Amino acid sequence: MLVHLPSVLDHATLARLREALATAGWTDGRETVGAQGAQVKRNLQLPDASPLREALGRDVLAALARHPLYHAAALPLRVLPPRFNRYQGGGEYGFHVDGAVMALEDGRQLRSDLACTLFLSAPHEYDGGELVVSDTYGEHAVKLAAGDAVLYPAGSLHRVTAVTRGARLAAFFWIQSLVRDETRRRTLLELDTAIQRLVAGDADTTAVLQLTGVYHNLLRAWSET
Ligand SMILES: O=C(O)CCC(=O)C(=O)O
Ligand SMILES: [Fe+2]
Repeated sequence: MLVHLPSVLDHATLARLREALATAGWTDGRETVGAQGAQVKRNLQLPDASPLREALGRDVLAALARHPLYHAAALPLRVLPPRFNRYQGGGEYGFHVDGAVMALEDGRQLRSDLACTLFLSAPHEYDGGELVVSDTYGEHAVKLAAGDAVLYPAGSLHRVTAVTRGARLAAFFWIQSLVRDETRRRTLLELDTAIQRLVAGDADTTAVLQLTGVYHNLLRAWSET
C-alpha cells in the first residue's frame, strides 16, 4: 500500500530546511548501505553524525506528529531519525529492498515495516528522480510536490530513477508500525477513514460509537509493542 501524505511541511519550514541543506556538507550515500546496495546507489547524503541532520530530522518528525493521516496510515511505534539525500548529475538508486532490522541510537532495534520519503524539491526543479515502487499490481512512479511525503512498504522492491537535470532533495526514514501486517494496517486505515467520514456527516452517533469500539478493539488485538 502506498499512501500519499499531502502538505507535511508548511511553506516556512520547507524554506528553512532547503536553505539549511543548500550549504550542507554532503557525503557519498554508499556509506549507509551494505555491499549490494552500494552497487546500485549513486547519491549524496548528510552524514549520520552531522548535527544538521539531527536538527532537521527533528523538524521533520515534529511536522509528521501533527499529520493525522501519517498516524492513521503508519500507526508508528518506533521511527529511525530521518536522513537527507540529494540526487543530481545522473545520480540514482537502483532496485533494492531496505534492510529489515535497523539499530536505533539508544541501542534498541527497529523492524522496518514502512519507508517514508518526504520530497523537498518541487517536481519542476528536476528531471527524473521518480521513486518507483514495485508491488503485485506493477510499478508505481511517485514524484510529489515539495513538502509532501509517501509511505510505502520497506520490503517492496523500489528504486529512484536518474536525475538528469537539477537536483532532487528528500528526507527519508523507516518506521516500525504497531501493526506489522500490511493487510491489517490497511483495514484499520479504511475503517478509520470511514469513521471520520461518518463523524463529519450526519451519522447515527450510536452506530459511530460502535464502529469506533470495533476500530480500537481491532487495534488492541493486532498491535504489538
Ligand atoms: O530517495 C528516496 O526516495 C528513497 C531512498 C531509498 O530508497 C533508500 O535510501 O533506501
Ligand atoms: Fe530504499
